[in-house]
Order: sequence, then structure tokens, then C-alpha cells
Amino acid sequence: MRCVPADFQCRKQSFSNWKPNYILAKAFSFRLFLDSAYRYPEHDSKHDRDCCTAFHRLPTMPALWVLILTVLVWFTAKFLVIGKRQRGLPPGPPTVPILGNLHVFPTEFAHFKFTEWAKIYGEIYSLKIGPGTAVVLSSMAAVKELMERRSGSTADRPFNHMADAVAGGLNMVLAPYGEDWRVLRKAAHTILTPQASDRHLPIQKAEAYQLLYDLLVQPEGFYTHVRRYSNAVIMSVLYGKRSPRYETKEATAFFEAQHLWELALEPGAHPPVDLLPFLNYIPERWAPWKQLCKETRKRQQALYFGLLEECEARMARGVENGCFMEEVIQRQVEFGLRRDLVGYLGGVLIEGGSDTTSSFLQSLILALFAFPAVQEKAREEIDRVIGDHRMPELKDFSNLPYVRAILQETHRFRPVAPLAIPHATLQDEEYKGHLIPKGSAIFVNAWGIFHDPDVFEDPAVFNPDRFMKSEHGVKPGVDDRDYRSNFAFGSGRRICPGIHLANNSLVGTIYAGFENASSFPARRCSTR
Ligand code: HEM
Repeated sequence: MRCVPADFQCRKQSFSNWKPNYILAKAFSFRLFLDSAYRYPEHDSKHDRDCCTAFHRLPTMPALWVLILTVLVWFTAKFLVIGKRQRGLPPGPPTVPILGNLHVFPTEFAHFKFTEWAKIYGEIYSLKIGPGTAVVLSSMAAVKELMERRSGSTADRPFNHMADAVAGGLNMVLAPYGEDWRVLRKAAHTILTPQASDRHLPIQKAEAYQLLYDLLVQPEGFYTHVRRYSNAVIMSVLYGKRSPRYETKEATAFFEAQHLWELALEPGAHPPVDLLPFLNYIPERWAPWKQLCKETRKRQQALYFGLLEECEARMARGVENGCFMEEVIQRQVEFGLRRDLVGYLGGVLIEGGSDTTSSFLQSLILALFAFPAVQEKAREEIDRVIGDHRMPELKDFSNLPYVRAILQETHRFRPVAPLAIPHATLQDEEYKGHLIPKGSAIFVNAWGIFHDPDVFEDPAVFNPDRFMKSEHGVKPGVDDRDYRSNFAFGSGRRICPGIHLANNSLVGTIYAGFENASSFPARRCSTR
């Protein structure tokens, strides 16, 4: 007899009196079928007989129907539970099976929707993203308790497939709370202390003067001038290499890589690989998101490691310039950094320091334009305290309370990161009777907190005077013990390590805004 799998013989025999339990038996004994078909090429009639006898020994039809139904019900129940809000979770918008709240999850300006939901569901609510859970905090009390007091268990970041495909966990901002993150963070802290940051003030001052000049000469280009400024500061501080123009080679390479990085991280712009991991098996030529990740990774690495190599070569020639990265390279062993981590540390600090500072300054300029009375009052204060015979210095800052209030109000009015960067929980947590399961993403709704009308008078108005009246700008009678002035820089163990450098940069340029905001053409300005 030709080699025909024994089960096939059985199937042929039973086709005439076909029974559904035969198919089920095949489904359950699929492995057996493969074994019998391929492990034993020669099948004799004895094997056929054995097989058929075994087949007839299977449970009778009613029992199998019960089994089928039970299995189907079990699978359906398991499947439909995906996306459902489990008992004990904080409340939230109604869910649909499988997706949870994914279908209503905002893909842009998420902070507006999150704040709308906060008005309905309160200071803590949950969103179901398929099987995963996200929790949104919209009060300082919740932030203080969960992000600060329990920072040890809320210091993780949610896994993001796209980020992982681009940076493989080496990007400190998005890295999980593990050993690589720890050594990166320690190195960043050591080199970004207030004293170390102050050493770089002359760079910030010189770049601020160029910014002033650029704004005077070409006010309509304020967007690129401000971006150049923040990039030039961070590049000089990190690598001792400034960006004199927006089109400088490294600045252009950074802005292009950053654009791709933003596209890669854009929520909802790519198939949900985190939710449906099998999408990962689609070959690259049919998966544009994979091509995007590859290109972003290539460009980031070319820039980060190119700059690192230049720095190393300069040090080898004995021509150090005192930049941050030289210190990192010298103390690499002490910090416990591998070379790939050194390269990524520099890159992440360019990312962290460039667009955050420039977004803040763009908001400041637009706010000064939209609220000219504020600008006038600030100019009056500067003229009174400094006069018109010299440029303002950082040391003047303590004598300029209204200018200081403007910085605080800009953080409140248009926070650079209105939802911060999501954290994730490392263990189950409980808050006011609500369960926050291990692995949940936690969004701090900074926008909602800063725009809460119960806390801030007319929150949609740019009014620095509120910070002249109370330390945190809150309405009279509001308990502000849970507030802190660096809240716009995040919270807990992941709080921004670049605060001091950032503050020096912002103070250095704030004067530029007063000098120039009145000359910007109105049509270019929007405060949204
Ligand atoms: C106006 C300026 C800036 C603002 C408003 C800002 C804001 C933030 C915020 C909200 C976070 C997330 C914190 C959290 O997860 O709770 C963050 C993280 C971070 N920032 Fe900044 N930042 C600024 C400037 C800078 C600068 C100048 C640098 C670098 C020199 C920097 C480097 C970083 C890094 C590396 C992280 C990730 C920290 C971690 O995950 O451990 N930032 N920043």
C-alpha cells in the first residue's frame, strides 16, 4: 500500500456516516495526527484498525456536544472580558468588548479629552486599552500620594512597542525601571546638578543674545529661532559644539530624526502592535511602521554616536573643551555605563533639552503677544530694576518678582508636557478604595490640574499676578499644601533631571520675549 496516513484512511471510511465528533476528535488529536502521518511512513492495516478502534472509544455524541458548548462558552466569556473594566478599578467611560475605551481614546490633544472626563469621573479614573489599564490622575492630592509617596512602585514606564523597536530600551525617557535606566539616571543627575548647570551660563547668555538679534531682525521666524536657540544651548553644553544656524548640519540631523521619532510615537498612527503582537510577524516590506522604526533608529544612532566619536577623538588629541559628555566619558566606568549607553545618554539629553525648552519659549512669546498688558508690566519692572544702560543678568532675577511670576504662569498656562510622560505601576496599588493593578499606565493630567476652575481663577487667562498673590497661584482659600513649583517637570523618581539647566535657559531668554513680542505679526500667532 502507498504511504497514506492512517487517519486519512479512517476519515475516508467515515465520510459516508460523517459525525461532528470526528472533527472534534481530530481537532483535539491534531498532534497525534501529525505524528501518525509523518513519523510512521509505513502504515499497515493493523495501525488502521487500532486507529479506528481508538476513534470508536471516544465519548458519545451528547457528551461531546456539552464539551463543545462548554469550551465555546468559556472562550467567548474569556474573549468578551477583554476590554471590560474589572471590579475595583476606578470608574471611567463605558467600555466595549475587546477594545475597552480604545475606540474613544483621543489621538491628538488628549489632554482636552482627559480633562473633560475628569469633570465627569473625578480626580482618578480608569481607561481600558484592550486588556491593559490606564489610570488618569487629575488632582495634586492623588499625584502626591501615588507618584511621590509611593514613587517606588510608580516609577516604571508602560511598554511601547515602537519605542522599543527604535531605541531597544536605551532611551532613558522611555526605558523601563531597570538597571540600564538606573545607571543612565545616576550619570545624568551627577552631571546636571545646579552647580554644574551654572558653569554653562555663559553659553546660555551668548546664545540668548543671538536669539535676541534673530528675533529683532526676523521676527516672523520666531519658531525656528527659538528652536535653534534651545538646540544650540544643549549641543554646546553636552558636546561643546554649538548650532549657529537652524540649518547647521547636526541641528538639521537632530530635527529630522526627532520628526521621525515623533511620528513613530504618535498614538493611533500605527497598527496596535502592543495589543496585537502577531502584527510583529508581518514582513517589513508590508509594514510601513517597521520601516519608520528602522529609519529613525539609523538616524538617531548616526547622530548620537557620530557626536560621541568626535568628542572621544578630541579628548584623545588632548583638546578637551569642558563639555558634559567629556565628563561622562571620563567617568564611564565609575557610572557603570556601557558604550551604547554613553551614546544614548547624550542623545536623550539633546532630545530632552531641545524641544521642551523651545516649546516653553514659543508659548511664552505667544502669550505675551496675546496678553500685551502682561508684557507692558514686565517691561516696566525690567526698566525700573535694571534701567536701559545694560542687559539683564541672571543675578537680577531675584529682584524681578513679576518676571518670575510670568515663568510660573507660562508653565501653568501651557505646560510643555500636558500629560507628562506616562508612568507604570510595578505592583498592585490601592487609592481611596480603588484598585490600580500592577502594570497599569498612569497619566498625570497636568493640564487638567492647572486648568481646574475650582483651584485657579479664570484658568484660561494668562495672568501672572496670581503667582504674586500666592506661591502656587491658587484662589484664596484653596489648600495648596500638595502643590509644588516644579510640578511642570513631572513627579516621583522620573522627575525631569534637566530642571536646573532648563530653568537657566528659560531665565536667560525671557528678556528676549519682552523686547520682541510686540513686533510679531498677529496672523502668525495662536495661543492654542
Ligand atoms: C522647559 C523645559 C523642560 C520641561 C518642562 C521638562 C519636562 C519634563 C517632564 C514633564 C518629564 C517627565 C517626568 C515624569 O515622567 O514624571 C521630563 C523627563 C525628562 N526630561 Fe525634561 N523637561 C525640560 C527640560 C529638559 C532638559 C533641558 C533636559 C536635559 C538636559 C531634560 C531631560 C529629561 C529627561 C532625560 C527625562 C526623562 C527622565 C526619566 O524618565 O527618568 N528635560 N521632562
